[in-house]
Amino acid sequence: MLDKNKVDYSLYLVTDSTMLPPGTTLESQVEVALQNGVTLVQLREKETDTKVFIEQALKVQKLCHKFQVPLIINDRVDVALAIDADGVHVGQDDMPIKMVRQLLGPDKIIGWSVGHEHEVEQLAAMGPGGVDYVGLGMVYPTLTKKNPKKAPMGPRGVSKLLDKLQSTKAEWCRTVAIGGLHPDNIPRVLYQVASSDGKRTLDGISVVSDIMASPDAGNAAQTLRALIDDARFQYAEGLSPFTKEYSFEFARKCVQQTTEVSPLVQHITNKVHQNFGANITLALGSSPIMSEVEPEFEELSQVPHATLLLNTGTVAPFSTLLHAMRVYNAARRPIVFDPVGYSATSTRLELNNQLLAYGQFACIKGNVGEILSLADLNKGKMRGVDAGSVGSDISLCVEATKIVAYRYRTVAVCTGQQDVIVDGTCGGTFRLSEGSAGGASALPAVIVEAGEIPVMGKITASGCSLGSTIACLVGSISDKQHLFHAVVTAVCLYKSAGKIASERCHGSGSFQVELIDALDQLFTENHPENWVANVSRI
Ligand SMILES: Cc1nc(C(=O)O)sc1CCOP(=O)(O)O
Ligand SMILES: C=C1C=NC(C(F)(F)F)=NC1=N
Ligand SMILES: [Mg+2]
Repeated sequence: MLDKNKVDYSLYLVTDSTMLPPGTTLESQVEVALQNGVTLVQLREKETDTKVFIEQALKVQKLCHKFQVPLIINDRVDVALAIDADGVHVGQDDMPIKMVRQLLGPDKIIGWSVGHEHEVEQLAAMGPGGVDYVGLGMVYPTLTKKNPKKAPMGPRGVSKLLDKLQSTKAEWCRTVAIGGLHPDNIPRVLYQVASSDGKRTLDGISVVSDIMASPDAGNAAQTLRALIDDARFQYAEGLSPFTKEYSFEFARKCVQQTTEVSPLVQHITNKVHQNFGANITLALGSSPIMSEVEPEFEELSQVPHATLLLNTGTVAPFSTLLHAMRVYNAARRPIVFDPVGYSATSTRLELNNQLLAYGQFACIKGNVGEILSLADLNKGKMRGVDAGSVGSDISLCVEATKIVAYRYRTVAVCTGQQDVIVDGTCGGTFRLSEGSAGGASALPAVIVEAGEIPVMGKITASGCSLGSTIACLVGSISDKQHLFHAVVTAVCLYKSAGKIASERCHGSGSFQVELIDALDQLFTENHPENWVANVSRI
């Protein structure tokens, strides 16, 4: 007899006979998928007559029994009863859950399609006797589901639904993500999706076309199995679990390595920053390229130590930014993200949220306003209050930066008089069904400060050029070192140079020149123990 509490949701195949490649059948695809790691099967055939559907169901049921994998029937409760399937999956427009439970009894599995928070509230109200698991989606656009009534929600949307499951105390309910999931985005979804309290992560991934439409469904299943079991998403060097403290020794090695490898830093950034960013990059012994020519992105990302700086103050089309992200993520090279004006306009908000849904960033850097918005903390707290004075409420900045770091699994930097840096990468690891490293508040964090530098806010691209500095140092580390410390080194170097330049300059014009000179000098001398900015752990 099936034990409902022992179901393995990790790789959940949902069938669809309308996309079978030539020479394959529904049964052959399901069998080879079961042989290669699928742990749960749902028969979902929307255009099949009942007689054929039952014949298919009996054949698939025999296969599932052979592999001791439960069989779920989509929508058709009558067929599930007729063949004594292990459960049913119903959508929002199908038979109500209470009625399905009445027909199936307490021991069968009932799954529900969920895309909104109010649906989570409903399932929580039904209690453990109602829904056993939910399909959260769709995560990304998909052609498989005809006339979808929901918009793609991205990993952020799935995490919000996990939060809702937590806040409504529906701890019995298991979760799978579904919709447009494929090897190129599954590691990122598994890595990023978690409840903000860190107590809940996904129980599995559900796919239709990645397996059903594959001419080699066995290989497709095997690939997915390996990604899920790997439990690591190595999208950049230096993703080791947090161990030692930041040190001058680390900083010195990081600077020296940047000099040695001279990383290529591709800037896709706003026109104002381009020239200054290129000069900063050169002063840091690295080689800038300001390319927005999509066909060459692939080649650039293959250059050793290539790094991408994505600054959305740019006018480059969304598709160009998306392509650059995909290429650098695929090349496992770091991307530094500067979501300029994150929520200043709805256009920018949408653009930046789309990029956050489609890419994994090694570092996200923003000013107080941008970080508070990214953490959804700008409501109320920011209205009528300028970023600067909020900056003086350092605890709010720390809280927001931790939320951003945790939510996007990145090293988050919040710039202000005191720069806050938080390591949300969790060592590049994820764990199904086990929660994730204790939530945002537990993350390692430092503050870098060098006192007031008022002139810093009076030049263009001072923030953007911190992005260039971070990209240079992050681009040169090897996987023996630590991404977080490389970012701390960059922020410390930049702030120290800013402080020196502000004392040497005669106004904002000469400040820019003095800043490049100071960066060049500190970088060349490479004595982090003398840098004026100091790093304190929080
Ligand atoms: C069956 C289904 N339900 C969805 C939901 O969002 O509830 S999306 C979907 C289709 C997923 O197919 P593919 O893996 O080929 O993208
Ligand atoms: C519409 C659906 C949404 N989610 C799921 C699953 F992932 F299996 F939970 N199956 C469906 N048929
Ligand atoms: Mg349905």
